[in-house]
Amino acid sequence: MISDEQTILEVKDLKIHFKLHEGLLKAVDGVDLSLRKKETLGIVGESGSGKSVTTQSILRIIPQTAHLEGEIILRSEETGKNINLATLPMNGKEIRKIRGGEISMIFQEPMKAFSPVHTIGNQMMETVLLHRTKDKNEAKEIVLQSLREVGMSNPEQRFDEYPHQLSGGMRQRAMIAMALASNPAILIADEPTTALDVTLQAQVLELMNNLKEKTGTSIIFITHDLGVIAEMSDNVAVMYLGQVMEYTDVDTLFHGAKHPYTLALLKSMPSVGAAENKRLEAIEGNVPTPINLPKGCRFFSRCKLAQDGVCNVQDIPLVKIEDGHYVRCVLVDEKNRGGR
Ligand SMILES: Nc1ncnc2c1ncn2[C@@H]1O[C@H](COP(=O)(O)OP(=O)(O)OP(=O)(O)O)[C@@H](O)[C@H]1O
Repeated sequence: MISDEQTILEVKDLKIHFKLHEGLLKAVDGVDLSLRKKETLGIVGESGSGKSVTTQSILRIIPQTAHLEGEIILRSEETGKNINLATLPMNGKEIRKIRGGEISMIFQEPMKAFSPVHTIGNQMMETVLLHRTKDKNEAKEIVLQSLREVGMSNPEQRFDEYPHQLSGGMRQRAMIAMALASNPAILIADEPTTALDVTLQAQVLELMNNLKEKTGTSIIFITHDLGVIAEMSDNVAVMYLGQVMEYTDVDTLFHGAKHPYTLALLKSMPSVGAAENKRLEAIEGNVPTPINLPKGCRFFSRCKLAQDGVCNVQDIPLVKIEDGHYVRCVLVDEKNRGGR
C-alpha cells in the first residue's frame, strides 16, 4: 500500500477479535490500510465484512470486550508526532482529544451524533470550544459559518433548534457541519447517506466532495454501495470477512478488478444507463459468521472459481500485482506470475 510523506494514517495488521461462547469471532483479521492527505479511501463490502469495526477501532470506540492487535499510526500534524492509536487508553485524555478533533466521524443515523436534549448550536459550540478556540464569540462564528457551509438555511435559527426539529436531510447536514467544525485532518463517514432518498443522497455526497476540496480533509468512506464508491473514492479497499480482498484506485476497481469477490460485487450492482434487460447476479449464499473459519481463502465457500486443494490449503496473503493494486487470491497471483 502506498505509504510516503503524504500518508497521515496507517493501519498495520489490525486484528479485532471477540471472545464469544461459540468461539473466537474474528471481526477484523490482519487489515492493512493507508490514507494520504486529501485522499478519499472507500471501504466497501457486504454487511458483516468488518468495515465498521475497522474504522471504529481507529477512534477506539469499539466495545471494551474486543481484543485489539496491530498498529494504527496517526501522523499528527497538531503535535508533529506519530501516535499509535491502538495503544492509547480507550477513554484517556489523548484519544478524547483526537476524537472529534483531528479525526471526526459521521454516521448513518445523525441522532447517534447528537444528544436529543441539547440544541444543535450548543453541541457544536462544545466541540469547537474543545478543539479550536476558547473564545465563545469566535466559536459561535465558526459554528454559524459551518452551518452556512453545509447549506443550512437560516443558520441563526437552526443554532437554537433541537435535532428533532430538523428534517432528515438537514440533520445529516448538521452532523457534517459538526464533524467539520473542528477542522479535522480525517473524516470517517460510516454509510452516511444509506438512509436518505436518492436525491438527498446525491446532494450530501456532492456537499462532502465540495467540502473536501475546500478543506483538504482526508476521508474514509464506508459503504456497501459501489455507486457511492464511484462517486466518492480515490482508492478503494474491498473487504470480506475481516480481510481486505482487493485494494486499488477507483478506476482500476471498475475497469480492471481481479478478485473474484470484487467481480461478483460488480456484477451484482445495477449500473446507471445499463440495458434494461441486463441481468444482475446476486452473490449466492450469505456472509458466514467469522467464527472457526477453515484455513484458506475467506471467500472459498461462495467463490465460483474456487479450487479444492488450492484455495483452501493455507491462508492467502494480500499480494501486490501492480503498483497500487493488491489482491488476496492465489489464482490471480498464479496467473499474474505465469503471465510475466
Ligand atoms: N460487539 C460485538 N460483539 C461481537 N461481534 C461483533 C460486535 N460488533 C461486530 N461484531 C461482528 O463483527 C463482524 C464485523 O461487523 P461490522 O459491523 O464491522 O461489519 P460491517 O461490514 O460494518 O457490516 P454493516 O455493513 O452491516 O455495518 C460481524 O460478524 C459482526 O457480527
